Amino acid sequence: MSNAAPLLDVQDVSKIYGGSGGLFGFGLGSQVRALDGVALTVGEREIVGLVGESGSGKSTLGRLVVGLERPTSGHIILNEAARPGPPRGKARSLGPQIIFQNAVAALNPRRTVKDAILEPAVVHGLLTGPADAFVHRLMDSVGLPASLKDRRPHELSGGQCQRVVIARALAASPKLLVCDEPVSALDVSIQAQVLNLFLDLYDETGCSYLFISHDLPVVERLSHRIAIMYLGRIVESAPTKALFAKPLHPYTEALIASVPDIEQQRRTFHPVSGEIPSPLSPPSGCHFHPRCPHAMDVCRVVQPPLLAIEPGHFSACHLNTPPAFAAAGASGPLG
Ligand SMILES: Nc1ncnc2c1ncn2[C@@H]1O[C@H](COP(=O)(O)OP(=O)(O)OP(=O)(O)O)[C@@H](O)[C@H]1O
Repeated sequence: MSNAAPLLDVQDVSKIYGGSGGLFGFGLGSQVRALDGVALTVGEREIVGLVGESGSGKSTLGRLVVGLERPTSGHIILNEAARPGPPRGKARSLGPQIIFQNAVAALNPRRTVKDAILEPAVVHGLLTGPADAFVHRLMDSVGLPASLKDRRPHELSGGQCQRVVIARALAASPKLLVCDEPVSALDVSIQAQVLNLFLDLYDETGCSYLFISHDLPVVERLSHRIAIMYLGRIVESAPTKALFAKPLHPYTEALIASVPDIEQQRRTFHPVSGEIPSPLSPPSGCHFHPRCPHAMDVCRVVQPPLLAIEPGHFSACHLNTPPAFAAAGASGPLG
C-alpha cells in the first residue's frame, strides 16, 4: 500500500440503536452499542477482511460504509476515488456498493437478470453504450452465460443469483465493494467458485473489498489484511500472514484455534468457550474478559486501547499494553 490517503477511513465510529428517549421520553428504551469507537482503513486495491462472531457489529459497519445508515458519532471518510459523483473517464461511479448474503432476497422476483443488472446503470445515467452489450459484458465478467438474461430469480440457482447481484454491483463501477457474508448462504462447492470469482474480479477491476464474514478461513483466503471484531470493537488487525503467524489477542487466538484443519492436522478444534455476551449489557473493561483464559483484574475495569504492537499489527489487549498503562488498573489474575 502507498502512503496515499486510504480509499476508506473509518474514524472512531460508534453506532447506538434504540434508547432514544424510551417510552414517553423517559429514557426507558434499551440501547445497543453496535459499534464502539471503531477505526479501520481500506486502501486502494486492498482486500480487508472483517471477522467476528454473530452480533459483533460487522454488518452495521458495512451499512454505515455504504451510507445506508449514519454513525451516531465519528466519521466515515471516502477518498475522492471512492465517492459517488463526477465522471471518471467514461464510467461514472455510484460510490461504494454492498453485496448481501441473501442474493435471492436482494433481487426483485419479477425482474429479469437483464433488468436487474441494467437498473442502477439506467437510473443513474451510467449507461455508456448499447444496453445488451453492457449486460453481456457484466454477465460474462461474473461467469453467467448470456442465455440466462431473460430468466427471473426463481429460475436461477443460489450461486447464479449471487453472480447477478455481483454483476449489478459492478455496473456501478465501484472502487470499493462491501461484501457482507456473500457466500455463506451458498453450498460449499459453489462458495469456492464465488470466492474465486471475487479474486478474479479483484485482478480485473482493481476494486477494493471490505469482506465481512464470520468464517476465518474464507477471509484468510481472500484478504491482504484482517480486522477482528468483538462486541462492537476492533480487538486486533494485521496483515493476514502476520495475524495467523502470531495472533496477539486471546480472542483471535481462540478463533484461529477453533478452525479445524483436517488436511494438515495443524490446528485442533476448540470452539471459543462461552457465549458472546449481550450487547445490551456488555462486560466492563475489556469486553472479552469473561471468556479470556488470561484475564487479569485490570481487564475487568480498563478498556485496552488498540495499539500498534508491531508495524501494521494492532491489538487491544492488556497483555500487549505497555506497563505504564496497565499500571493504571489493578493487576493479577481474575478469580
Ligand atoms: N436496526 C437495528 N436496531 C437495533 N439493533 C440492531 C439493529 N441492527 C443491528 N442491531 C444490533 O447491533 C448488534 C450488531 O449487529 P450486526 O448485525 O451488525 O452484527 P454482525 O456481526 O453483523 O452479526 P451477524 O454475523 O449475525 O450478521 C446486534 O446486537 C444487533 O442486534
